[in-house]
Amino acid sequence: MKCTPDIDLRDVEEMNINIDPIQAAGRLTADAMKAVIAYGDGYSVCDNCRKPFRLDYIEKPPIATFHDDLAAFVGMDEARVVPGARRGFQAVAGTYVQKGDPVVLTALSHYTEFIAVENAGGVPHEIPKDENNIIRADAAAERIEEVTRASGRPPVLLFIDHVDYQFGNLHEVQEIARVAHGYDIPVLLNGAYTVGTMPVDGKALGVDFVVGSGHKSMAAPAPSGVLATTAERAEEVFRTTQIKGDLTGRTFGIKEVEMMGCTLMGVTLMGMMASFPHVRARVDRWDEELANGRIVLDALRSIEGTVVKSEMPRRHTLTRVDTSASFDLIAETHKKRGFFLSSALNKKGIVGVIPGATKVWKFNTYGISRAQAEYVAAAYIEIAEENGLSVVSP
Ligand SMILES: Cc1ncc(COP(=O)(O)O)c(C=O)c1O
Repeated sequence: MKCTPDIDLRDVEEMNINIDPIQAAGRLTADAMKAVIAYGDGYSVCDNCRKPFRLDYIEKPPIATFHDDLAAFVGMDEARVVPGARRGFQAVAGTYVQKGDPVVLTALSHYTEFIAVENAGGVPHEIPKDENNIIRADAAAERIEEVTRASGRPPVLLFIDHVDYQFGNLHEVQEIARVAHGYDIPVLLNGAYTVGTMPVDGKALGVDFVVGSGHKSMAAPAPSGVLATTAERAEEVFRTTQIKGDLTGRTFGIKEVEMMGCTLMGVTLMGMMASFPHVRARVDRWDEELANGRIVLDALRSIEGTVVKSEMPRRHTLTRVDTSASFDLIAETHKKRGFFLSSALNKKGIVGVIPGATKVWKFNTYGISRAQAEYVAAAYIEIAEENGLSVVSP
């Protein structure tokens, strides 16, 4: 069986407009693509690794500076690159959570946060969402009280998603962090959908940890991400090894326990670094991204029966819609059934919508131009009209 990658398959990226909900902000810049080729060898960044032997001290290429820049970018004191946001969650949970400890997450937390808790032996407790699918500070306070009463001690860690993966909603992070700190609970901000797309200032939000995903939101190869923290918490989560070989007496320098020594090498790190100047600049254009998202959403809302499930007005480009009473009505009788929508979009060069999804689905307009947004908007309206749905101004 053939196992070499079919490079032509990637035409899907080059030739189409991709509104996939999770891929939008992770697509590589041209500079990242060049870096990926140049630094393809596994140890390509290690040629100039000198004492102290650790990734974040390497000066050529400027990895040390990149770490400082990353911390500043998210308004924190220290940062490390990690193989995906999930490894950031794991490092923090590994530091604070012992077997049986209560941990607070939310009803909209990503599964990788739960697994980080499970991996450390913790017991997860969710803060409920309100009727608008927002996680509120008063619900957090109530849940912390309940969990504290039931467990006989306060939770040891709280995870809050800056923007959740289901609705793309923003939550009451600052207020929740304030509540958690009232109980001495450290707070981890999951910025998988925000770090690299919109401005994020961890200190201003009052959180202890900011975690971002390189391949989701920083135009970087997978798996990559960032874990940033305050100077105080850095001593805990970035603690160095104390262990010794019992026969040889060997020690292991300043390798960090939660980082397993060194983290991203070669392609992932250099891709992330090459995109970083673009990523740092693009967060200032967040308003333009929101405006493009509105163009597409307004078109969808003009199709009678379509309901927006995400908060309005939109504060993120990831949006969930319910088209059970619009596009799904067509699916009932169309010869392609539910596949008619993705198929019609694909014919117009629009990809990323799950084939067959005509009830509740998500899309993300991040990174498309205004002209492309107008094109996508017109495409949805055209497909609706061709299939007999009425279109009215929202
Ligand atoms: C909200 C959210 N958090 C965390 C993750 C995990 O990110 P990563 O793949 O960088 O570990 C994802 C991605 O799947 C996500 O959607």
